[in-house]
Amino acid sequence: MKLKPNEKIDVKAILKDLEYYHPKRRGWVWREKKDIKIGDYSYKECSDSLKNYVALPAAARYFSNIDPQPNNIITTEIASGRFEDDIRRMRMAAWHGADHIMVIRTAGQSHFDGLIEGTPQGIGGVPITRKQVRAHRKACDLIEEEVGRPINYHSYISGVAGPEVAVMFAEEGVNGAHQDPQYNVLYRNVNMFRSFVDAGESKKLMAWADMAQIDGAHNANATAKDGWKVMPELMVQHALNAIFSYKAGLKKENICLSTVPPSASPTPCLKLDLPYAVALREFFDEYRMRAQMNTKYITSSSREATVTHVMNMLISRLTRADIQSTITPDEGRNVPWHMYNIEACDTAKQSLVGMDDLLSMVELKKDGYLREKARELKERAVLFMEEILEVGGYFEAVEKGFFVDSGYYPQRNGDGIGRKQDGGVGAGTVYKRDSDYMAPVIAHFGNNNIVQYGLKETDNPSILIDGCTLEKPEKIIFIDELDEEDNVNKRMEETDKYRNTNLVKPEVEWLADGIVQVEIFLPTDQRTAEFAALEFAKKMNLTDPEVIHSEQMHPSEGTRVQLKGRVDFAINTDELVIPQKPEVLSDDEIRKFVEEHPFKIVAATVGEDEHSVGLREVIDIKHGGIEKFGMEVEYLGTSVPCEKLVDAAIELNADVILASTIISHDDIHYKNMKKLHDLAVEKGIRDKVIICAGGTQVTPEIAREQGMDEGFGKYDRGINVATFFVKRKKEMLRI
Ligand SMILES: Cc1ncc(COP(=O)(O)O)c(/C=N\CC[C@H](N)C(=O)O)c1O
Repeated sequence: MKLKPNEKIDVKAILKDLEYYHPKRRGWVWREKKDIKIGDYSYKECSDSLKNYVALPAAARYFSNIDPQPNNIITTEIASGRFEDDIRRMRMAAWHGADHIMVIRTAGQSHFDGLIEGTPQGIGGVPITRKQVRAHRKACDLIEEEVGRPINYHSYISGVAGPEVAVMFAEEGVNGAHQDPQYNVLYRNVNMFRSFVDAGESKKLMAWADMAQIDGAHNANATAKDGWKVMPELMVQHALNAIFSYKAGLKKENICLSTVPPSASPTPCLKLDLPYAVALREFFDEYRMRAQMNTKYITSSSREATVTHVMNMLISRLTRADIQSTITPDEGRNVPWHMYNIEACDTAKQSLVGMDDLLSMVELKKDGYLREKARELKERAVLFMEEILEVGGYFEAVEKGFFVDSGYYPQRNGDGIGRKQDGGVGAGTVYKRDSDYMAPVIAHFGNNNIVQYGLKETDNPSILIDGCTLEKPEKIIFIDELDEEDNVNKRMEETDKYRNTNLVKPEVEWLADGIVQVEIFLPTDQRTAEFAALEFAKKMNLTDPEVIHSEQMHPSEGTRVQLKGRVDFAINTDELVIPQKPEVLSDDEIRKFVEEHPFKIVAATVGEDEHSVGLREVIDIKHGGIEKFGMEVEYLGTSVPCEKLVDAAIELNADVILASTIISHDDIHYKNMKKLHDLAVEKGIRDKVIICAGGTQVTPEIAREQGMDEGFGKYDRGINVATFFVKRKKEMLRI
């Protein structure tokens, strides 16, 4: 199976024969940093370009559609709850530069004490199951082939069933995972001994599968009262998980510290975040940095979130970010929507590429506030670690509430997250292995008494059973579905008529969910505006309208409201009348032709017509008008008689007559066009000059019937007009 850009991915085909699917490869793939030149531009911190991509809007419009890829891995988080619909979002994100697909788990999966099987629908995330992982990894195989770059598929190995999930991920070729026992303890109240024993097993399997690991320190940012006050403890949390992971077998270049710039404007956030970023990278220079954008200080304003995230990436560029993890700008108001995943990827790509090689121009001061602050943070972190040792170690410290205290260590407010050593989910469930315990598996943490079966300590225990499931995937027991109703097949039956057919409905996260977003400015106060906006939505026939964002423009003068609502009808695309899209030449093509074949154009608004705005927009360089391509325009003004315009063309030996005619009473606009044509014929210049007319009521077909070479309507811009001039000139010159 191969993806074609102009064909939708066939989810049904991906779900077919999953029981026989096995991963093509295992392990995490980093981007390779290269000096590259694309078009006129050189880059120092980029990586290989994609085979297929969607470039930034400006690239497509002004820079020959170049799409340089930063050397940072770019993550997009997906979490719609319907993994089958996430597949399309994964493909879109990959085309926009994401090569790390992070699948958020369904709410509470951390407390499941075993694997979930089948394909139930999730809440706020996807129930991570073997079948779902296989479908996604199989889809990633196709997508990475289509974009021409490996895709790292990722989810979480945390919670009570961590080791089981780790085995399944290793078997299924998952490329990356969050794994941090501190996360279990602090945020999911899983017993601390259980968590660390499980983590040893989980990390051992991740190392065998060459997975990259992300720790859970970012959660302290999000959970703390003031994100920036936990910076000292964050470095301690990173240290504990990093060294534990290394000792459990993970290589340092796959141990990623999950670091978030902890504050946001209107605090002087770079003065808080940059020293921390510097201190962290100095402490942990052997490890990878996974820079996550700030999620704590995000609101329903997607604009504000985007600016915060661009500042986060300034920090990435001023320090180091092996993985740039994106947070969708709508995370502050709903479970991410397709378009915002893509916005987040584009924001990361646009910012990182735009700040390419920044440190060749600016450098971080070697003294002063930055260095003093960085040192202070490191000292606080060391003191924190020393106090942990003083009180008897990590477990004692957790029990004493050391972590996520709202004080700025060593200051303490006593409101940290305290957990009982003998408490939490899974308490008392750690058992010492019997002396004759043995597991015939290739990757296993702790005592595994294989010598009792005549093997040496260095032998692979799985030879006793001719290979375990990690080596022999055919030994894996694949469970298709457990629930007759809550599964992907049932869901796809319900939406079948919208899948790969000519029926389309709006959607934000699930196929045919019908959700649309409306933006309204209302000249009234915020609360009134919100209720008025809902009324507008109802009158627009939106079902279940809901305000998702509102912003005061002024307490009484105006409010901006964004709301969502549902449409319950579909459009049959076969019934659409879609005119042929006018092809436009690139700016460079037009400029190059004009350099070799100069254009002299006389232009005016003809008849008794004073409208000039449209024609000025088509002419002026400011609006991307034809002057920007080097065409020389003699503008005669408004209410110009047709005779005068034609005479000027003769006098100036013009190549083009360009008339604007807005007034259309009694078809005067067409009459003027015919007059221009007839005059040009009469004066013997018709076959030497291009004559075009434009106006809000002009249709190209009728304009041509009046003898024009072409007519332009209200949506035509300078690029359209210039493209036509060049094409027509080529025909006249027979080139
Ligand atoms: C170490 C660890 N394990 C599991 C989970 C989540 O797993 P459950 O929700 O099933 O507990 C998390 C959560 N944070 C990740 C989201 C964040 N936006 C991120 O990109 O890092 C975690 O940090």
